[in-house]
Amino acid sequence: MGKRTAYPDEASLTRSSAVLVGQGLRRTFGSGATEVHALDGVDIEVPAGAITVVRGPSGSGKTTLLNLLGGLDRPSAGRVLLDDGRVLSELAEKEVLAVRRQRIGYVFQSFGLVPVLSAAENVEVPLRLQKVAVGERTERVEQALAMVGLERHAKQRPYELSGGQQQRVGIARALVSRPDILIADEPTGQLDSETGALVMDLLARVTHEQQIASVVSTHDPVLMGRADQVVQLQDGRRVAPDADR
Ligand SMILES: Nc1ncnc2c1ncn2[C@@H]1O[C@H](COP(=O)(O)OP(=O)(O)OP(=O)(O)O)[C@@H](O)[C@H]1O
Repeated sequence: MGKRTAYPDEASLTRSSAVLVGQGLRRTFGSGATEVHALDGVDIEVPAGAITVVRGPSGSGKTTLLNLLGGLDRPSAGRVLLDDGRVLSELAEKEVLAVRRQRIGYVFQSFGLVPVLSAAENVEVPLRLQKVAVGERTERVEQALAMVGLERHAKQRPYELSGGQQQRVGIARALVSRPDILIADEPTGQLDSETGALVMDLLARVTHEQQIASVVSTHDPVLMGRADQVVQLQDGRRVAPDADR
């Protein structure tokens, strides 16, 4: 394990049962006349066993926030704390990579599946990266596909699956490494509303059953019903959630 970076609020983080905490998160892109404040001082606590929905109009900073919480980008100011006492946003790149592989699953709007691989092979990718032995890999891939109801589609390639099925493969791939944090950026953005609602139901079920700390971005108000917590962004700042839940 890497070195622990102590921070003064460790006790309060444990008490609040938050798995991830963002404090005063700022992210600036560019400089001078082209400077953009994508995030401008956002605080967020992400608890286990709950879906935190990040919503806001296009350009409000949702993707930027999810990238910071998921260790895919670093803040210009502020920090991201983990419940083990480490500061994710200040770890060395190698340690961030280890946290990402061991603790975080990612689901993408465009599914991110490898077209030449079958559903099962796509789900297997993270386990190969973790060098999990072949026997265990097969078992865990089967379990993950069963969890999303796709056990009969293991051999099919992405182009042979519907959009909703492809996203379920994406969710199985995110969960196969048994993460305790799930980052899903507009996971229903390419799905029709009925399929999107089913995918959100699936995310809610696994989040609650497996006590995962899930962060899901969307600008679809219909999906708010699945949120345990809503974080509303406007121009890179956190504002009171809209009343249309
Ligand atoms: N790499 C980058 N370089 C420059 N500007 C960026 C970069 N990434 C994001 N931005 C800007 O930061 C702001 C927030 O972008 P972000 O993608 O986080 O918003 P969003 O709420 O996810 O939008 P959408 O709903 O359209 O995906 C936007 O003004 C965007 O143009």
